[in-house]
Amino acid sequence: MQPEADIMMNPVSDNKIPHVLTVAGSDSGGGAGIQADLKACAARRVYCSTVITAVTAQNTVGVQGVNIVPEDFVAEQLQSVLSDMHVDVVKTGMLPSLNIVKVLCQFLTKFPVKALVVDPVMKSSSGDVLSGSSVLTGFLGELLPMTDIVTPNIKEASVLLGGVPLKSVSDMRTAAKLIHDLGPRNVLVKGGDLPNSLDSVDVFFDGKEFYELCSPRVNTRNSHGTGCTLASCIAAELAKGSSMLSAVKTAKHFIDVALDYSRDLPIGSGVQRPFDHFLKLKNINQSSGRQNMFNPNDLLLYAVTDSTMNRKWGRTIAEAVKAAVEGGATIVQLREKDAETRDFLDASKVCLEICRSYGVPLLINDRLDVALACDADGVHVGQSDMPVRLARSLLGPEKIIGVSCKTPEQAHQAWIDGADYIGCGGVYPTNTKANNRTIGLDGLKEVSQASKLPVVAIGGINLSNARAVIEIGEPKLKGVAVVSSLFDRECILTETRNLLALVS
Ligand SMILES: Nc1ncnc2c1ncn2[C@@H]1O[C@H](COP(=O)(O)OP(=O)(O)OP(=O)(O)O)[C@@H](O)[C@H]1O
Ligand SMILES: Cc1ncc(CO)c(N)n1
Ligand SMILES: [Mg+2]
Repeated sequence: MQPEADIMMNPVSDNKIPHVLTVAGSDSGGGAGIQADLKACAARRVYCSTVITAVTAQNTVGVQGVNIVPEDFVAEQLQSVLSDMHVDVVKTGMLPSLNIVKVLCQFLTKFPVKALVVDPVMKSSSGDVLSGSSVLTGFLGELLPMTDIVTPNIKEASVLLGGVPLKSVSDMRTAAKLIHDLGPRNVLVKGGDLPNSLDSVDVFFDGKEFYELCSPRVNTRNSHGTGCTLASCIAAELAKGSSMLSAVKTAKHFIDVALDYSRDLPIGSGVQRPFDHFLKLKNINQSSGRQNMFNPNDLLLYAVTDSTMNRKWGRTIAEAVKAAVEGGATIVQLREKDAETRDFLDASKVCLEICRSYGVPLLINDRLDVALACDADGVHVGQSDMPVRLARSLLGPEKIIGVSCKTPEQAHQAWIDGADYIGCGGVYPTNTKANNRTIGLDGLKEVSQASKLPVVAIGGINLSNARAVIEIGEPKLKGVAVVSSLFDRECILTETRNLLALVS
């Protein structure tokens, strides 16, 4: 063990955090350049620092303006980052002047890194010029010989080779070999823009073997920034220690998934639209029913499903849920203790669609994995399930989390841990839950008085006693949760209506 004084004297080292430095241009539209690089690295969980070579005024229509950063100031940024931080991999994008290329090469000689990824950006996806032909000298003379992998698209490959057009995968192979002769250790010729191709094929050449990386072409306008993202992803994987081939494969797969997710993302009026690196943006738009803001009044009539009862009455879980929301249930919890995961997930997706169409939140009992997988509105956990604090960190701030509590202490803890509501009971004796202590109306009252969170009462509540529960008149008590009195009945819809009338 180290003596304490030694530990204090050693500065904290940052060389264990995988770190990519991107040297690239800014895209004001946020889809390509520095912005794509930051998102790609964050999505791959790698730290990313940035040296900005140019600022572009750019959107989904095209590039309206380019302002090149003077090379002295590019040098100043490089000095700031490389003299202080441990950079594993440098990735380059838009290098708009020969002097910037030269400055960069000087710094790379002075501060060697594990790998250099060069995306030889020349034009934007809209066809606007981002770096002129003078830069080519710098690429050929200095940068490419230092490069571990260069990732030209077909047009850039053509320019690097003096103008030979690339029209097929076979041309891409030839080009990869010829570009390899220019100095880089590996070459990836990207086929995203190859005309008349059903697949999106990239050709990788490591100096010995060719690999064709093939994926179905996604029919989308949301592909602006794929090139920058691909190179950043490769850099990120290399920073984590991947081999070159596996970094390239991972990056290609990352693009496939992101493009597939983002195919209709409505951003901008032009055709060069960005995509979503985090696969998150559509969920917010699609939750037409709710915006995931918990409303305590939703606890008024809380329907909790039960697979045994559904089986007994020959219903699917979706049929039961549909009847309950049609009858006026204000929130639904799927509590399927004995379902197979796959079946539960499929049922949850169907129920979610039903609930969303009625604007009713859907929670999943206990199974955070299922809640996350189907993007349910939240979870309900018991005292011996996933701790609320962990559930919150896994689900994020917007999902609803409820927790079962029997005592004021548990209610207090639920509040500290970040729950949204508590379920309190059993109020009356019940068969639904074995060995569950009944706390009675007195217990419910005591917990409701102490709770800082909204409370829903549960346990043996039905048409004959629901009124008594509501009438204890505690402001925090917002409603009743029921299982058997809805789902162990012939007509769920009628029972729900009747109960709603009673508690409203
Ligand atoms: N429509 C698509 N479907 C699937 N993959 C695609 C599609 N478009 C591009 N790709 C993939 O994205 C990566 C980047 O390829 P592309 O040839 O578009 O680069 P680029 O032209 O440099 O990118 P940018 O459009 O950002 O300038 C490649 O792996 C390519 O196969
Ligand atoms: C700043 C910048 N870098 C790279 C590209 C290539 O897509 C772009 N359009 N803009
Ligand atoms: Mg492209």
